Amino acid sequence: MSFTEKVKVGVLGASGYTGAELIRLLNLHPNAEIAFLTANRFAGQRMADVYPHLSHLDLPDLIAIEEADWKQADVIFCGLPHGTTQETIKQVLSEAPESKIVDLSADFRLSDLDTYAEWYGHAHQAPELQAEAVYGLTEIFRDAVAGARLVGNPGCYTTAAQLPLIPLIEAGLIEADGVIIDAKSGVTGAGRSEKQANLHAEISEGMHAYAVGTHRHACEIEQGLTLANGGKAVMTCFTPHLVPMNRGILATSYVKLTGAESHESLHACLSERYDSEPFVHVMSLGVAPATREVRGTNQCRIGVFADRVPGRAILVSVIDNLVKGASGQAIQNMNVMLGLEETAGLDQVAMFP
Ligand SMILES: NC(=O)C1=CN([C@@H]2O[C@H](COP(=O)(O)OP(=O)(O)OC[C@H]3O[C@@H](n4cnc5c(N)ncnc54)[C@H](OP(=O)(O)O)[C@@H]3O)[C@@H](O)[C@H]2O)C=CC1
Ligand SMILES: CC(=O)N[C@@H](CCC(=O)OP(=O)(O)O)C(=O)O
Repeated sequence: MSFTEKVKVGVLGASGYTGAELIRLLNLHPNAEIAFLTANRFAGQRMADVYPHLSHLDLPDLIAIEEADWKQADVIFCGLPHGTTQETIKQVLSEAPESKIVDLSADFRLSDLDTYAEWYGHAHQAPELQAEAVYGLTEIFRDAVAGARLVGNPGCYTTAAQLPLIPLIEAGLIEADGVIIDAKSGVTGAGRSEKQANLHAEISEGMHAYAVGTHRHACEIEQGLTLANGGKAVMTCFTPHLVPMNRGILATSYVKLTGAESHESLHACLSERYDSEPFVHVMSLGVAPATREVRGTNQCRIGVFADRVPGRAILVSVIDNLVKGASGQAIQNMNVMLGLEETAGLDQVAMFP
């Protein structure tokens, strides 16, 4: 595909956090132009009234999904709640089969339909499209993303957890089964709609675990780790926590080394694997990354540590949930799908402090 003109982009769910983040990032994208923006409760309103920080941009007004003309866009990003996207994408692709779609929801992430039904509580509504969907963890599945029409963009916890673990399992340096992932998220991970559990009073000055032992990202992580393990099924322990910050994910993974390996071999493996990757940075051995270092950026930073318990090591990974965990990775995938510069629109440096 060659673009002498700009790529026209439609954003479904533009009034949500990931939608607004797509607009912020696309504003600096040299090849993209926004064609339409949809909303549900906010349909009919100006983006400037929904997000004042975007008020100086020349943006189309928010429309209801039913009003969108799919043919106006080359690429459609779907930032809708999971469970609402399968039917919509089916409709888009039946009316505009040439469209490229990046779905930020969980609707097209799980290749096994039974696993999807088990974790999401209903049968998949577009199984024929799931069969062609590519899982968009870009650094791992870049070649498949390049040829895809439909990409299921990974979840935020799953991006942070899988980027350090997949290369180590592929290389046979850690035991694939029984990895323990302890993850913390900022509150924007839960979206913008009002929920009592996300009130300032319920979040600030404390932290809590949720969905302990049952969070749906466990099966998405297991899908990736199983593939890395040559298809031999693995199970992981995963516990998410909500912490009083707006953006960021920090995942601490406790792993068991195989054979006579050491944490140094893990560090060497990850450093080599991600050496030429623009968005993954492996810290010097023993240096811990912090969420503030990736805030507003498409970066994932990974720290590798020895554990004082013999035969074990600890990995710490950080991302911004709204960027590498959602909208940034979605744009990275669009760039790969269209053969654009992979970093286009995505070379922000973190705001610090
Ligand atoms: N937030 C994050 O860090 C991450 C989110 N995701 C996933 O991305 C998707 C979007 O997340 P996020 O932006 O945070 O969510 P928000 O709740 O902030 O936004 C949801 C968007 O979808 C619209 N919407 C809601 N229900 C419907 C409906 N029935 N029909 C049409 N439009 C609807 C909303 O419109 P309106 O506001 O006008 O009602 C809003 O624009 C979700 O699937 C989420 O799980 C993935 C990775 C990270
Ligand atoms: C803090 C918070 O609530 N986070 C969300 C995950 C957001 C995300 O990345 O994942 P999905 O796209 O799979 O929803 C949750 O735990 O459900």
